[in-house]
Amino acid sequence: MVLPKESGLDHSVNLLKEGYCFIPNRMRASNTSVIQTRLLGQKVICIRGQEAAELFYNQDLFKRQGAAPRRILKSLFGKGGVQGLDEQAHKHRKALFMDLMTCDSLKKIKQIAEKQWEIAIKRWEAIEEVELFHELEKLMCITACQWTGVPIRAINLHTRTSDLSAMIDAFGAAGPRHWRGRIARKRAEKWITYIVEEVRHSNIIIDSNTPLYKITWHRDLSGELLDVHTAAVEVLNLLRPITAIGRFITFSTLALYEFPEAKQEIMSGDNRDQNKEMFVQEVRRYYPFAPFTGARVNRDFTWNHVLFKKNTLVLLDIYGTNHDSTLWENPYTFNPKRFLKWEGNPFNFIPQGGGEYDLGHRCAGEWITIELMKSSLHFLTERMSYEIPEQDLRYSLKRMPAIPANRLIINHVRRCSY
Ligand code: HEM
Repeated sequence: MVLPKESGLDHSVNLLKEGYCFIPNRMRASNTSVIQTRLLGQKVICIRGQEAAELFYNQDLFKRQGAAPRRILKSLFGKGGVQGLDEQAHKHRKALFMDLMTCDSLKKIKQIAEKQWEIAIKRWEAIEEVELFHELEKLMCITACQWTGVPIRAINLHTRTSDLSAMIDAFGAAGPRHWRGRIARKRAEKWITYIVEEVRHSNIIIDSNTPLYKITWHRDLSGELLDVHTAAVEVLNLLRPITAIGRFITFSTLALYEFPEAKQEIMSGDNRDQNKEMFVQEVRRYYPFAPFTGARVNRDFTWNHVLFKKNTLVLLDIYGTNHDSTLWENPYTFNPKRFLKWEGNPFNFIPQGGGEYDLGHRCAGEWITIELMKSSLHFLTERMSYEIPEQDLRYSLKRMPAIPANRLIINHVRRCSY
């Protein structure tokens, strides 16, 4: 196969303009699922699909060091975090995260979130209009702080949430949105660095079971404590993505509105838990969030007659794989029932990355995401009533990360008693 190569010096501007469709557009034009383009001044190969995901998560062929550009490290990820590690160093750090994901721990975060939902609904009852997206980010931020053990004062919740939100929102942005993300990261790192230091000096006493404690006292492979900055980056690697679940829950709310038959199905039948799970899976597949993920070629190899040269940046198209018609029937139709007889494997459904959790770079928080989305559905469908007034509910695939134009306004919120 001849690798289709996009001509021209650089296409970073097109990436910003086309967003989630940048890779799919080029693949459609050349009728293939491997293409070459140029981004941020370098050659980039983009791949899509199950086989592509299997290839991408082969750690002998790909590495993460040097894959994330500086602008992403300065806003979304931070420097020194688990995302950029390889081999033993990655395995060791990833174990720190995966050890936090026990059944008890998942139960705990779910309980915290449910309590916060109760409090939030009470508050929303007294408000004329609720901007749901920001409210959900706040709800998730306080949940994240309580679960991790990070102390936060009510008066600071708005600023802390805005900062975590700005880091997420900076992805795929240039100009002011990107700079807001950078400033937010600086402020958030300063906040968490201070907290880690205070824990180390015993000025803040926290339970040894909390993620904050475990990260603060984690030792790297040489037996040294993480430097405070890296520890702060890893604590933020929990706070930021848990806050990001608010975006998926906003899309769940939109789905409940856009697809009333699907809503009816989760509220009826004997197996409501399974129905909720299928709905959540379909929200994670159908709506746009993470567009792609990147790695560098570790050593020269050939795949499907295409030569991947050492150090080339490769992007795995997440959005495209979740809408790949060879994997999903009618991929642009919202259909939770597709998960009823779904034959899943670690490479064909990758909203939060693919492959293995412990050894690879698959998202450490996928179970938390699913659990918190499921319990949110319970509140949205059974524990509260609300209306969605006339507004612009469209979301643009050109904006990464996507979000409905009006951030989803709801009104006439009422609590439902059992
Ligand atoms: C809100 C929804 C979420 C989305 C869309 C998402 C998406 C992703 C993606 C695409 C990756 C990269 C996979 C790769 O490069 O191969 C990732 C990695 C990661 N995620 Fe998530 N994530 C979410 C929630 C969470 C949560 C709730 C947590 C923690 C509680 C979390 C923690 C992490 C960590 C630590 C990594 C790095 C894993 C590694 O490099 O080994 N994420 N996530």
